[in-house]
Amino acid sequence: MPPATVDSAFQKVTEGVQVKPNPYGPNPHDFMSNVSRFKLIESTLREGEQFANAFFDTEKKIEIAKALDDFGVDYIELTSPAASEQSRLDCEAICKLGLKAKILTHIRCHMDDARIAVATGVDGVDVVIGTSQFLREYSHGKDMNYIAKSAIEVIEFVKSHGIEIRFSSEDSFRSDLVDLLNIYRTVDKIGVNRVGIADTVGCANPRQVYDLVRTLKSIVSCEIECHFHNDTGCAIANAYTALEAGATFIDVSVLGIGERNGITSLGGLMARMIAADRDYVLSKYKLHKLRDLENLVAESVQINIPFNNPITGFCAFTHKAGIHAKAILANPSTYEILDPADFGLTRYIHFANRLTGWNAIKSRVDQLNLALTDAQCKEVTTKIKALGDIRPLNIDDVDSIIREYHADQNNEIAAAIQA
Ligand SMILES: CC(=O)SCCNC(=O)CCNC(=O)[C@H](O)C(C)(C)COP(=O)(O)OP(=O)(O)OC[C@H]1O[C@@H](n2cnc3c(N)ncnc32)[C@H](O)[C@@H]1OP(=O)(O)O
Ligand SMILES: O=C(O)CCC(=O)C(=O)O
Ligand SMILES: [Zn+2]
Repeated sequence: MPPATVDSAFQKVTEGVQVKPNPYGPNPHDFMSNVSRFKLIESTLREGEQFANAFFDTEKKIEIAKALDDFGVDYIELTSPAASEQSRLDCEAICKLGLKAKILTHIRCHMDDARIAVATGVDGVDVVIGTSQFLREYSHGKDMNYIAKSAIEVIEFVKSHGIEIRFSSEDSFRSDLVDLLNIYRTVDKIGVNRVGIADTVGCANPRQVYDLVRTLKSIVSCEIECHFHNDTGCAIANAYTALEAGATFIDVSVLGIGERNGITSLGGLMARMIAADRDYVLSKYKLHKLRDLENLVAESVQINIPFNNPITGFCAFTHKAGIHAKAILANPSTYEILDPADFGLTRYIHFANRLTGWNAIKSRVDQLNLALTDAQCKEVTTKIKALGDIRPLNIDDVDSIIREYHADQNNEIAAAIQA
């Protein structure tokens, strides 16, 4: 029998066995997809600093930058050194750390900012300028000709310093498509490393993202980066769709922090991507460091990890209803698309409630090392549910009911023997 070949879009198999496609992975026939080749531009120290609560002093920025680097992000994007003198000094300090991740800074499309940026020692500069009518009229007030001219000047200047340059159109999804394609074609011709699409107001949906990235892919030769705000809840889905359409780089921040309600979160994207291509994600990123990284950032900006956060939300791997608990105990894949062990976490069966079932209670009985038959487990479950109808339960309540029931059974047996 010939050995099985394992494509990254396919699940692991034993030799000789028919390979099954991963239904959550990229379509193996979709040659445009970069789902199995994506890279992260981590922007906690740029977009994340724009989060309402954020203030990172130099020490904290360095701690976060090191933690991001350790996690394995490809790029770390920093606040513009034109923002303040301390921002500039911090940018220089992070460049000197000698991290594996490349260091980028993010500037306006302006020579003053570009000069300050290249002097910091960054590996690359991310340039942005608004192209939508809203921003052209009410933000910088410049027309497309001016934008093209200043973009060329800034890009050539940055390139002349031998570092990477990315050009991005802010508010891309509310920009005129012809304007957009013209400016991207112009900057591509003069050799930008990446062009960026930014959903600055979080208005785009996955189909629009797919169409725009696909169209852009057909007219530029450089790589495509995407940046998605989460105002309408599409940031992770849009990021995934962008990769399917041929983008390579996704901007993320820890917990998604950023302007307003933020952008694609690092953890959320990891959850989506590990479902699509586990081998690739595990080979690049130290997922078991995610929880510490999120705690570090959450503490720094004084927020709690939301209960429904992908992966690290307190109940992300907690199974409660009896039907779920039974199946999870038999095979975790029944109700889990992600394996908590991949993130250094464990699953939990929440049995102390009235939605529990006898299978979950039997498993608790086993944990307590008590001997009850299935019929007895069912009977004690009825008692637990009866109390659960009156008030919320805790583990102690359940354990007490089980132990009391167990003792009663033993007493009955002893009495029967004596009689
Ligand atoms: C969508 C995004 O998140 S883009 C990134 C946002 N990041 C930041 O804003 C970084 C932090 N910002 C700052 O520290 C300050 O805004 C600075 C230093 C950049 C500018 O400060 P100020 O000179 O006081 O200007 P202010 O912030 O009031 O207005 C922005 C200025 O930049 C201009 N501008 C805005 N976007 C761009 C752009 N992409 N390219 C060139 N100029 C721009 C505006 O026209 C305005 O210029 P004006 O002085 O002629 O009015
Ligand atoms: O530079 C970019 O691509 C994105 C800038 C930004 O933060 C945004 O447009 O929301
Ligand atoms: Zn943004």
